[in-house]
Amino acid sequence: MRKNQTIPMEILQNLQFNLQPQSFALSVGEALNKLFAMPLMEISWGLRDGENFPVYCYQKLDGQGSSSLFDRQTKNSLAKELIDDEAAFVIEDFTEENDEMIEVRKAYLMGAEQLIVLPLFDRLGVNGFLNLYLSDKTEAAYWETLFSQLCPLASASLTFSKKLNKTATASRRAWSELRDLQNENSIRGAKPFIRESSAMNELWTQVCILAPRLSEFWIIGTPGSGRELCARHIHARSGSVSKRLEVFDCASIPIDIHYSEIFGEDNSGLWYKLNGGSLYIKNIELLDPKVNAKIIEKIKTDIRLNTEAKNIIISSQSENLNNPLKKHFENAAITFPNFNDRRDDWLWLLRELVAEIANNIGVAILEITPSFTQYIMQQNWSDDFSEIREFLTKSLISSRGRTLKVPSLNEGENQSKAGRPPANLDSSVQQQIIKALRKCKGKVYGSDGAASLLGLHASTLQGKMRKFNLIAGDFKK
Ligand SMILES: Nc1ncnc2c1ncn2[C@@H]1O[C@H](COP(=O)(O)OP(=O)(O)OP(=O)(O)O)[C@@H](O)[C@H]1O
Repeated sequence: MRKNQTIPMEILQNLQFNLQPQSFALSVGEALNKLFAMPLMEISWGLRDGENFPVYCYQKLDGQGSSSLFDRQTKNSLAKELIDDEAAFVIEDFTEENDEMIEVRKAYLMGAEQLIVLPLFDRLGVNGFLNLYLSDKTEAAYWETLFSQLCPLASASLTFSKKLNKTATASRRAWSELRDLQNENSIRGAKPFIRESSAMNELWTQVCILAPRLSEFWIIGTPGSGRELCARHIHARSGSVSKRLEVFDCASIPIDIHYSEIFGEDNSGLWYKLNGGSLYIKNIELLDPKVNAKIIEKIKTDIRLNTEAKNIIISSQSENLNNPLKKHFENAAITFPNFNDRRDDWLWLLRELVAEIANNIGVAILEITPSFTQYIMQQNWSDDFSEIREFLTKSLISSRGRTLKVPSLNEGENQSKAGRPPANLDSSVQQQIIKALRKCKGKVYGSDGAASLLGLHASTLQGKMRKFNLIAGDFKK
């Protein structure tokens, strides 16, 4: 990229005087596309059919000009694809109401290396901002030059200069925040933590404060709420990111081998192999009491060898934990809000959950339609994740295609409550459960069990098995 190149006047004029938001962004994109001969992407958002529902318009400026509607997550993953393709940048126009932190998060989710916020202006002043999400191939210095060239040309109106100062500060803040967020990228196996809702944002703040300071953590939340992901982020932020995190799920490992697995006879257990890493003990309610006693002894000893576990993270479903470990961990109790208090996360979580469940049951899904997203957003789901997961599993099974649909719309309309798909789905669900049980030879629990294969919580699967009169033992052979 040419660092000191000046921007031709006609391009700056384009930037300055095209005022219709849609055509504005397009002409900016086209102009820059011509100038740098790079693939670009323009994304904007608005209302669909007058409904208050965010829809993104995606446009790849490849000379053809194509456009279609996607939800926010799809748009972000498309943007990411483009960046992975070594495209230089992605442009998004947005209104001044947008919060720069949301923009920074988007940049992060797209995998961009830098974010520059440019003001858009007309003769009256700023009418919006334009984000440049830059891949690491792009030279920031060049863009800073571009930025400084654009600004002096702006209207001298007071409104503009005030806004501009605000933007410059926002941009600086955004940069450093982005760098922080990108540290998350170095976490092996940890996906970005969705926290658009204020309840989850609070939880995240707690994680950021506690993780570097303590060694014992207690995560409280219902199955599927994100406890394991949270444990991975604690691990990453505790200064142990280059070390291992080992997950020990008490629900899938027989109680009689808990002690030997964790501590072993001659210090041969997991505990002594972590080299300063983290041990995450999931479903602590089911842990062998002998292990509790040994962990307490270890915590009290205070000195741990470099070869031993540095962080111990436990999780339980509720804070009413009848376990002696409780009092040693309650200083760092992190409680997940219930599903309904995370409504602002739903749009983002949906894609994660669909991808995870689709992967578990071996279904390929490429597109979640806006109508599906809208349907999900409008329902009253139960406070834990069981109902939404069950619904998504059924939807994935019944969609049988690349587009995820609400199962049988007509019957869906008669549904009295969300998550209660029509009865004709039962037989296909039953078939899937039978298949999974056969494949896992009747094993329900554990990473190689049928529940995990189906993307269901084990207790949900057991409920289904009772309903369909299926007995695990019948599938052993
Ligand atoms: N805040 C979040 N950000 C990103 N993904 C999330 C978040 N919360 C939950 N998920 C997604 O939900 C799914 C379940 O998360 P996770 O396995 O961490 O939950 P859990 O509470 O440990 O559940 P279980 O005990 O059933 O395994 C994963 O696909 C995870 O990515």
